[in-house]
Amino acid sequence: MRVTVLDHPLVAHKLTVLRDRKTPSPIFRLLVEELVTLLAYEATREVRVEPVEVTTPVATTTGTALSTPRPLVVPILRAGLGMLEGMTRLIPTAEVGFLGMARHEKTLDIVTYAERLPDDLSGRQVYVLDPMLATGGTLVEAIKFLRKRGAAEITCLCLLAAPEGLAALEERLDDDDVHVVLASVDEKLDENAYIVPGLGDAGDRLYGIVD
Ligand SMILES: O=P(O)(O)OC[C@H]1O[C@H](OP(=O)(O)OP(=O)(O)O)[C@H](O)[C@@H]1O
Ligand SMILES: O=c1cc[nH]c(=O)[nH]1
Ligand SMILES: [Mg+2]
Repeated sequence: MRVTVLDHPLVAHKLTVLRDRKTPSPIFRLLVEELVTLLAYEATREVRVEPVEVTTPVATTTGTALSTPRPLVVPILRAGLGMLEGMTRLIPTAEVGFLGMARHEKTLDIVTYAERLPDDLSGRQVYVLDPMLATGGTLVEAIKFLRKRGAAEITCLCLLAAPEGLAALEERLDDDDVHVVLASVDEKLDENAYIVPGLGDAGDRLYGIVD
């Protein structure tokens, strides 16, 4: 597994406002989008491209185009949906599939309650969006799901991770070559498996509280 943590003052600034408990939902959503666009710039460094001929008003030259099939972007509902706009702003022609997953508050068991993805992901480059990597349970299940469908290269974009979650990914995915791109690795998990200092419940902060 490869881990990239963005080291940039603008990312640090936006993340600080995002963490603030007083930041209201509309600003929170905007900041998530902005942060994701910055993460996506780094996360897509190895996006597949091919040479194309382009004719400018002056001459013909060789340029670069995204290869087909396009990358597949998979937000993990709910909170990952808040990251979709920021990602597709950078790759407007990406395909988008959905995985709905929820972590049980007490047992931390993961339930996959929705899935809308191509049946065959053989050879596809996949970008998974989920703001929080806490115990890692959700991301492990999501990655295993995508691998079973044949996904080739998997890159995960998260805002925050706990060291415990990164260790769980490393252990439970063996030598799976996943790339995780993050804005911050926080200190730890608390007794309820929330990231400390974190930003609270990302889904609730984006969309309000749903029981
Ligand atoms: O690493 P883990 O311990 O699995 O926790 C992380 C998961 O928890 C949050 O989702 P949640 O289950 O709260 O669902 P929501 O997005 O609908 O709020 C978050 O968006 C991740 O998917
Ligand atoms: O801190 C956390 C942990 C899991 N899910 C969240 O939304 N926040
Ligand atoms: Mg939640």
